[in-house]
Amino acid sequence: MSILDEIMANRRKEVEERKALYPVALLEKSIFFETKPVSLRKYVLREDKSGIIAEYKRKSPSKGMINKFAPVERTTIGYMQAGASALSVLTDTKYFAGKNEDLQTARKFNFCPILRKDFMLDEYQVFEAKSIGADAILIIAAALDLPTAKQLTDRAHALNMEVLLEVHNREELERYHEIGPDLIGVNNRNLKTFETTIQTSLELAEQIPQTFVKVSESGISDPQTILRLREYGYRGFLIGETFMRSSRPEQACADFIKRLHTRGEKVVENAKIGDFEA
Ligand SMILES: O=P(O)(O)OC[C@@H](O)[C@@H](O)c1c[nH]c2ccccc12
Repeated sequence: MSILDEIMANRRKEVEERKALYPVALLEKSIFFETKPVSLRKYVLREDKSGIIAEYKRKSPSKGMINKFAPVERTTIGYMQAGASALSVLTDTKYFAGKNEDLQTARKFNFCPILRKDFMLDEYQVFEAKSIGADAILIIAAALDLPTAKQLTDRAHALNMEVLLEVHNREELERYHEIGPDLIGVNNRNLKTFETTIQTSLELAEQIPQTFVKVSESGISDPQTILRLREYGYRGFLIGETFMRSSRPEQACADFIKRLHTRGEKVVENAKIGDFEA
């Protein structure tokens, strides 16, 4: 059984338990069913921001424990102050050491869009995402059949949330983009080997229909990579480990964004000098 299958099987079991404990009718009493969500798509496209979706991730199946101690509140506020466009918060416990309360904490202290990073397989989890204050959910093409992916997307939209569809290859992209997501994310991590390569994003870039906002996910560790990805039309950049492996993830994020700006400016400066000389 692949790691993804294993995670999905565990999630399925947990969802059944939660359904019995907190039925949808109870979740619907949450204040977040009354409040207007913030658009991830819009924030990622904002020119005054970096496009970075900064992720709060304590642990992962590929890296083991990454950061046990960074507090959610300090980290997420710091990410946003550093110039991130949005937040992503892992809520899977067994494999990522996250929890719903982490997202609720992030929600309490931040007004930006928050992506619930989890393994969605049942409409119940979409209601749950809404009840804890998420603005967007992730749909992983490799983990779901097409009708389920569509059903979860429709439910998210009915609840005024957005959907980031995650693909790994051309075939998934071609089959799943019809579900009508708001953003398409290319995951640079190979789910079998866990290796990451930006090449995956570069190769898929032109296959993604223009109407979708493009996000590149995983393995981004250098500001230079963002400049490269932007040339290929990417506007969103999902970054977890590069920040979280620091004891001060928010500081790592601030340093990264500072470097991104200086490198960005240099490119513009060079262009100006070139223009002038011509
Ligand atoms: O830590 P990284 O390499 O920067 O990756 C972040 C994010 O892309 C990754 O956590 C991720 C991408 N898709 C997922 C699906 C489920 C859980 C986690 C993920």
